[in-house]
Amino acid sequence: MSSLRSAQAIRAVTRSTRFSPAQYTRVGASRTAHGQEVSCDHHSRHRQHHSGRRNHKERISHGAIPVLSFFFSSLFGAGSDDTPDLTPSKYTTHRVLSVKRISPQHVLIDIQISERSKDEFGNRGGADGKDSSTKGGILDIWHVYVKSPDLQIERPYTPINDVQKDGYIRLLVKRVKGGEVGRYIHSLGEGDDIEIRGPIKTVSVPTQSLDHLTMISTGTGVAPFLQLICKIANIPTETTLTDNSSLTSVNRLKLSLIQYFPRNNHVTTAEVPLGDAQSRSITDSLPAEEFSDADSSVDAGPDIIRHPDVLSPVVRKHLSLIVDSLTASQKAAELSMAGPASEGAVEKGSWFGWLSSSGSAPDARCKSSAADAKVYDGKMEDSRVGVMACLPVQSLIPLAGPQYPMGRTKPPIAGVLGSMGFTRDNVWIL
Ligand SMILES: Cc1cc2nc3c(=O)[nH]c(=O)nc-3n(C[C@H](O)[C@H](O)[C@H](O)COP(=O)(O)OP(=O)(O)OC[C@H]3O[C@@H](n4cnc5c(N)ncnc54)[C@H](O)[C@@H]3O)c2cc1C
Repeated sequence: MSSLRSAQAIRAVTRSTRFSPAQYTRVGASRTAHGQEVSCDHHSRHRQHHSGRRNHKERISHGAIPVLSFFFSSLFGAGSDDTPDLTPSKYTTHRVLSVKRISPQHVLIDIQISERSKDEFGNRGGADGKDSSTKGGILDIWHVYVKSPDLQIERPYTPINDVQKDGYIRLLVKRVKGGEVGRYIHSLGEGDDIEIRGPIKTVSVPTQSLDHLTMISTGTGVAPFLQLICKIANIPTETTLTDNSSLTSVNRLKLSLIQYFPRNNHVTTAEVPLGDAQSRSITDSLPAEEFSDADSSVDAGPDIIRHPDVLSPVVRKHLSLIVDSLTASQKAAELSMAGPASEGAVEKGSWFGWLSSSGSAPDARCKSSAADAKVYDGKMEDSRVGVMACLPVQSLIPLAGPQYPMGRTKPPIAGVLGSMGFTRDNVWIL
């Protein structure tokens, strides 16, 4: 029996692929066509830089771990699961559990991870960064890297689920024209192997210091928000923190999701009462035609959050407002954008309308102005509202002002959010 387990342990170790630093070179070099990816990339590179340093330390400290776990599993028969542990510093091979095409350009891919690895996706966002509980109400969002076996390039992807609770990774991956890793992931099928490393922290969100969080994204930029919403949805109401303060405020946190589609000239809003989101937003079934590169100009993005495996009914219940382009309503006219997004502009009034209807800018605290229709006239420091955005750069600038690449001091929040009184204390740009 113990020799069988030893053989499993050997297989687990030999299935691991050492990560070469050269593979960092193309990290985050994509996501440019929609700009959204550019803004994420800057932070990704920044994070990469730091995670690279962290990884170096981890490589040293983790170096002994496989040897020790091999020794102990051989000796005591632990670890009957032959799925290797996921680590940020080296690639390990994992099994694809399922692949589901949800649009011509998007697949949902579920990846098996070991029982031990799921806890790596928990919350370590406490003041010392080591706390594995939900101390302080800080929730961490994580991403992983996927490596293309042929080209030795890697790309980051964000699980859209609560990996710690589910025990597997669910990715929502868009295939873009000429995109190598996207093409590779779209070619995978159930039972195939995939090489991943991670998790790597994307951002920590202090949910307990907020009453209302508005998340603004486009396309697969919604992934980190889906992960966060899942985590919040999974926090039991009775959870008590180690420092005896209750997490119930996290459960009461009002969440709004604004999914913005640059190719559409308008968005519509759906005022969805808490707990009733499902009936308003899951509508038609989605097209399942084969994707061809020629179709890549057709953005199927609007459909993705409607899929029940992307935004599940349970998760929808935690949203007080969903904005998407598919719930046609009279509000479309009110909130229509000034012009096509390709011209690089989103009318300020639209952003204001979205934020007002999401509750982030209560009308009572705003006054009219000729320029922007409305201007925030309150003290944002008093409010417990936050905004997170993962957007193309052309949409981000009118919303929050220019964001500098890594290595320079970030400028104050400007744009519509700036005029509403938001600062970097309550705005997170991914
Ligand atoms: C932290 C982080 C998390 C991410 N999470 C996800 C995720 O969950 N799901 C996901 O699908 N992507 C995600 N991305 C983007 C992903 O890492 C890749 O950039 C994307 O899949 C393209 O990689 P590729 O190798 O297929 O294409 P590449 O070879 O990198 O690019 C091919 C061409 O397509 C263009 N391109 C790249 N991205 C897009 C796009 N979105 N739309 C149109 N054109 C594009 C490039 O500019 C290039 O011209 C994330 C990025 C970051 C930084």
